Amino acid sequence: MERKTIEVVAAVIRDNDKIFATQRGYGEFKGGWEFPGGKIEKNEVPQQALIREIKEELDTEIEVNDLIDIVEYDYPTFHLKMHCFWASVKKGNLVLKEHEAAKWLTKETLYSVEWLPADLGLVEMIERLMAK
Ligand SMILES: Nc1nc2c([nH]c(=O)n2[C@H]2C[C@H](O)[C@@H](COP(=O)(O)OP(=O)(O)OP(=O)(O)O)O2)c(=O)[nH]1
Ligand SMILES: [Mg+2]
Repeated sequence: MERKTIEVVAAVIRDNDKIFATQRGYGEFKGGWEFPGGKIEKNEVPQQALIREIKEELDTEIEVNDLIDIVEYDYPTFHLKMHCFWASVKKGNLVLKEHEAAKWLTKETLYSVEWLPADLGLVEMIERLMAK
C-alpha cells in the first residue's frame, strides 16, 4: 500500500551563532526535539504556513528567509516531506504554547538534544552552514 505523504514546514530560527530547537509536548513523538512548524494546510504556500504555525506555537512573528532543504523521510506509517527555512524573529518572545521545552543551540551543542529521526540529515547540514 502507498504510504500517505504529510507535507510540513519547519523554521530554523537563528540569532547569530544560535538556533532555536523545541521539544515536542504531545503525541507520537512526545519528548523528541524538532524545529517548530507543522502541516501545510490546503491552499497555503510553505512560507505562509510557516508564519501561521510559528504564530500558533510560539506566539511570535517571524521573517522567513532562504530555504535550507526539503527533507524526505519514511516513517513507518507515513512519508514526510518537510520544507525547512532559515527564519528570524520579527516580533514576540518565543512563548512555548505547545512545546515542553526549548533551547538555543550553538554549533557546539547541536547534538546535545535527541532529534527526531527525520531531522538528523538536516542538523548535519545546519552544522556545516553554521561554520560560516
Ligand atoms: N514541526 C516539525 N515536525 C517534524 C520535524 N521532524 C519531523 O519528523 N516532524 C514530523 C512530526 C510530525 O509527524 C510532523 C509535523 O507535525 P506537527 O505535529 O508539527 O504538525 P502541526 O504543528 O500541524 O500539529 P497538529 O495540528 O498536527 O497537532 O512532522 C521537525 O523538525 N519539525
Ligand atoms: Mg507543530
